[in-house]
Amino acid sequence: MPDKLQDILVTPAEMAAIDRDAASSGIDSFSLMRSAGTSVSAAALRLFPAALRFVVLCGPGNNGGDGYVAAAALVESGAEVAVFSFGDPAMLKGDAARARDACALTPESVEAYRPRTGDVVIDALFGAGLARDLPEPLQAVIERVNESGIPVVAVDLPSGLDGRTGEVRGASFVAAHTVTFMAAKPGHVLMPGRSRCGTLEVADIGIPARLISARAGHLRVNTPASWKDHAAALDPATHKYRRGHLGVLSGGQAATGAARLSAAVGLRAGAGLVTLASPPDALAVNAAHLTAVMLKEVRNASDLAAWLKDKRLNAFVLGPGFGIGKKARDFALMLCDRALVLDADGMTSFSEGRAELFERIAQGGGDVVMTPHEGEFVRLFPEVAADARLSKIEKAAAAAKLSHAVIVLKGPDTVIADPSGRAVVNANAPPWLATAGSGDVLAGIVGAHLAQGMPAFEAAAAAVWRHGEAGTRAGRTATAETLVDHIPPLA
Ligand SMILES: NC(=O)C1=CN([C@@H]2O[C@H](COP(=O)(O)OP(=O)(O)OC[C@H]3O[C@@H](n4cnc5c(N)ncnc54)[C@H](OP(=O)(O)O)[C@@H]3O)[C@@H](O)[C@H]2O)[C@@H](O)CC1
Ligand SMILES: Nc1ncnc2c1ncn2[C@@H]1O[C@H](COP(=O)(O)OP(=O)(O)O)[C@@H](O)[C@H]1O
Ligand SMILES: [K+]
Repeated sequence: MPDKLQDILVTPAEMAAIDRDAASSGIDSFSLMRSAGTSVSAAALRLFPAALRFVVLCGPGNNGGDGYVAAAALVESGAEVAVFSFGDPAMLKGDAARARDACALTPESVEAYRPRTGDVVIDALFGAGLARDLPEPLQAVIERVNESGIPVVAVDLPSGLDGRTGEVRGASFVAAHTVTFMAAKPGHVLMPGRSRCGTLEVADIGIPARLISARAGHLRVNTPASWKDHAAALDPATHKYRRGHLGVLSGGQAATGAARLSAAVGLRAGAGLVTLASPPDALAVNAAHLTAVMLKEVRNASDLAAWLKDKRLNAFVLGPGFGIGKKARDFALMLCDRALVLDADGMTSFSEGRAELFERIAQGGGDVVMTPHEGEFVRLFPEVAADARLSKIEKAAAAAKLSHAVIVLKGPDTVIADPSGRAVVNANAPPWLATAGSGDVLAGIVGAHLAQGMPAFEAAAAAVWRHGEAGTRAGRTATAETLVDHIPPLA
């Protein structure tokens, strides 16, 4: 696969346009289908050499066409093959009809298929063209196959998955392996789609990279390629202030742990200095637990204003354990023109009065990153959250536009989006990252990156990636504290 296509995500609509561009530039569309189908048969033979029978389920469109090509190639390799079709194969058109004609097997109706031990299913029912929920009889077939535990190799996408959103339209196969073409689609990386694709193979079927780049938007999988050019390479001659000074705002004495986690990881993730700003009642408990992190008493807005005169303080984390209310709102509004990570209580405090926050972010010209999980997202962006048509990527992008901030919409498939429409989907987070305090650790890493001068989008994307890596390194028994000890190097 050409390097520049490596992390790209292409929506089904963009892929259809690329397909049309390929045809109008003179590329033979049947040769693309032949490459697609033979890459599927090759994967099936490679992964399941001991299959007793390959069962190819073919749909009414070009995904089905790929299936007929794969079936013919499998017959040619000497394998036992059966074809079942959804819809009347006589109704196939264009390339799919040509593929059907080149396959010597006579299809039976898909509803007649009964899984047998030793079968391997090639799922070529629907791909990019899935337009609505699957009809019930087909849902029953899919559920039967899933329950049987028979391995499924999906063509383009497990049928029933929406390639734009990763949602299940009624039912979908749970594949062992998915072969898609030229570029991954959002549905391969967004949940629940990602958990239903098995291993993902992106096959090069010969569409020139320039046609794909010309149509693809600003959507990527989150890998170091998205941000490494902005990763502050540590200059050996640097001093601590050049690596930035991060301020973390602590809550009162009953809730100091969350901010201390953000502060501790801030140092580990590369900020030169970290200061925990503490209300008077929490000074003693914070002092008892800190070593390299510094402590500063900040009682109220006027203390904060005085502290902000130190321009070397260049990034802040506000929210973990801070408490919900007016104090959080006042502090956030004062910090909007500096680089700021607004997390947890910092966001929830704006369930009312968010317009002022968004306006201040727009005016501030600073780098503001908000890190909501699903619940916090609903509170801050209720109208976006309620729009069932939107994918998680589209929701994060709409929220970024509305708030003028970079949005990190967390979960197993965290999406990072900025107001200009750029977005990346993260895919390296192990499930055990869902542990108390994990979000506080993430906020601290973003803060450390902002302190080092990374732009907000890259700071957030790099933080989510490092957080995922830390989870993998810390292993299944990870806690927020052990995550702090496992942050990988940035560059
Ligand atoms: N991109 C490329 O360059 C290349 C792409 N290739 C392949 O083409 C695939 C895309 O093909 P595609 O556009 O024909 O769509 P596909 O998924 O076969 O389904 C369309 C059919 O399904 C029907 N239908 C839809 N939803 C339904 C439902 N719920 N229940 C019932 N029916 C439903 C729909 O009917 P309609 O909505 O029109 O009524 C229509 O008949 C792509 O995934 C890849 O495998 C390769 O060949 C190589 C090059
Ligand atoms: N199933 C999952 N797989 C991978 N990462 C997850 C999963 N669930 C949550 N996470 C990650 O764990 C972190 C939890 O953050 P958050 O919900 O704020 O928790 P807390 O408030 O306990 O710190 C986020 O970075 C989120 O993306
Ligand atoms: K499919």
